[in-house]
Amino acid sequence: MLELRQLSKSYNGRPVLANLSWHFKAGEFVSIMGDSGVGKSTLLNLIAGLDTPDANGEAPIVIDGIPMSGLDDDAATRLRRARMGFIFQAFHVLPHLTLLQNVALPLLLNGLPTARAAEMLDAVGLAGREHDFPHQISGGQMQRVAIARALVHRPALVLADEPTGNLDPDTADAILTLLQREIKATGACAIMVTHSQLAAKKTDKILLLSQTGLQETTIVNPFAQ
Ligand SMILES: Nc1ncnc2c1ncn2[C@@H]1O[C@H](COP(=O)(O)OP(=O)(O)OP(=O)(O)O)[C@@H](O)[C@H]1O
Repeated sequence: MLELRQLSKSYNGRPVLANLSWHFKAGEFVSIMGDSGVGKSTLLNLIAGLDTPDANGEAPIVIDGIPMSGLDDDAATRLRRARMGFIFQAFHVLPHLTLLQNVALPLLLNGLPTARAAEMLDAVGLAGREHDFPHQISGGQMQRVAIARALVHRPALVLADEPTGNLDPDTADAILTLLQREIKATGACAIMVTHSQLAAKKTDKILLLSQTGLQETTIVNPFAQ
């Protein structure tokens, strides 16, 4: 579904990611862990197209067989809009739209019927709150709106950066269960960056990012948060 081929990124000549290669499959929920500053968010931003990889002659990011580097801005935007869902702080719920309008946005942008927006709000436990505005709901509820919006158009690839970062353990667990259920229901591939071992344990596969690259790990400390 998503292939990284010798993906590298430097900032001002300082390498952050060097020659990363990995194949992410459809239907897989994967977490990426690793030390602070190792480049996890950078990796997610590169996959999301919010940042550009170093040029190395290869096509370093290939989605469904399509090299991202071969697309012009419009084509890349269309692909992102149709095929990806984001749960990033930077893509926060828009304050002037109701919860229903927020969740319907990806459907509208893709020219799809909007009925599924209400179904998704229901699925995330917010039925009856459709016409509330973001300032009227809690942080955990906001995160559920962000998940509903990220999944409403059935994207093939879901990218999540610390989706349970500021939440209490029970809310975090409920949100991850929901995310897991929706990913399995839609057959999407989801990549979640997290520092939380509890969050990582909910995923099919844990990848550790270090200076030597990505590697699968099963080492999870059951006592750590
Ligand atoms: N736009 C940028 N310009 C310059 N350096 C950057 C930029 N974005 C990230 N970096 C650097 O790249 C490195 C990796 O940052 P990144 O945010 O990807 O790490 P991370 O693994 O997500 O860290 P954390 O777990 O603390 O969030 C850091 O040294 C950071 O300073």
